[in-house]
Amino acid sequence: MPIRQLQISGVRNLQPLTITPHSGVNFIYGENGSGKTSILEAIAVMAAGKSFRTSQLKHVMSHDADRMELRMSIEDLHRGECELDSLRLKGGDHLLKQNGSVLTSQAEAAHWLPVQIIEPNTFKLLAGSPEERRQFIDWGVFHVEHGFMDQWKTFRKQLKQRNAVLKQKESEWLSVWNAGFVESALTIDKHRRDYLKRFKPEFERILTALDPDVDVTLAYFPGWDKDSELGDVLTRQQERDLALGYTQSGPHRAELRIKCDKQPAAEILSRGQQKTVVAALKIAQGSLFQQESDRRTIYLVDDLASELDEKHRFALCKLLEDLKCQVFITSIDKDKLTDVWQPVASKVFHVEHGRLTEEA
Ligand SMILES: Nc1ncnc2c1ncn2[C@@H]1O[C@H](COP(=O)(O)OP(=O)(O)OP(=O)(O)O)[C@@H](O)[C@H]1O
Repeated sequence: MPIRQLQISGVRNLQPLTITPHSGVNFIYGENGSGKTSILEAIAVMAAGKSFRTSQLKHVMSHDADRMELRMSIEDLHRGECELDSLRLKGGDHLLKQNGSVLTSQAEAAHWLPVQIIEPNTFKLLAGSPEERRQFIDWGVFHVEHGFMDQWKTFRKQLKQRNAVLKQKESEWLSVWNAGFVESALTIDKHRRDYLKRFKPEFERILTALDPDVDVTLAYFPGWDKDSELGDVLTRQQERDLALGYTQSGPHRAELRIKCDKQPAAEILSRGQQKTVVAALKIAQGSLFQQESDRRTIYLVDDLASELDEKHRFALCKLLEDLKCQVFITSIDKDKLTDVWQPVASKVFHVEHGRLTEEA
């Protein structure tokens, strides 16, 4: 599933560039501020329609550009070949195309680009909000269950309508809305449960390979009292929901609880250990995706040397190698990039003041 060709223009400090990345590992090195992360960011924007560094895409567009253009040629053994084009104008207009035809949904581009990101913000997954961990589970479900996005949209619509009824205090209509809400909530819940059942053993395997001394458990909380039926919970909480004007329970409140000795892992583990757990989550997710879809994940790995020590970097790179997937990995120091890899099929790129060159 590699990116065969990548064209970027109008992104941060980067000079317009066209590269033909390796289908294996792509090492990108350069000084602080040279533009390494911006290359990963451009790929992430194409895959997810958002950046991992800022919530506002206008910050990704070069100060002196009036447009940001991203183009990728993708080759997928199962899906065939595809050209994705994304054009964003300074005013905010966005045009996304696949093989020249306009796409109305970012999800379609995302299906072509199963991208996993490991960068400093990713390492906050453990300590961050439950929403981040919900999104983590949903990435796994989305990339395997193609109907999931529509089911998720249906659920969001049901939730919005139920909340509108709650805000209007129209309690006589609630039982009508509850039926649809429960039905779509249980569909989402089932997908997540099934996914985590398959995910857990893979996560344990990867975590052991990264660091056998770190022991954590994953527990799924569906977003309501797990010993009760959701319909009963809604009835029980109706008065409070009406007072608050929103629905307190449901899949929008689900949580992946990551624990160590029955305590939240973020409270117990060292920062380095937390990073190891997050890396294991990310690698296990990509690995499971590959097993279940027979497609390849694309890994964007930023500045690993400043996040993990050599032993853990070595273990992580070995796992990525075993996945035989396409990797874009950055570092300030060329030696720190390559020293933890076995001889591997790769290309090396150097970035200097936003200009990218491929090394022979
Ligand atoms: N919108 C923008 N337009 C132009 N330049 C920008 C914009 N936003 C950021 N920059 C500059 O672009 C560069 C972006 O650097 P980037 O974060 O990609 O570098 P890096 O090589 O990953 O650095 P580090 O090693 O410090 O993480 C910085 O020099 C920054 O000042």
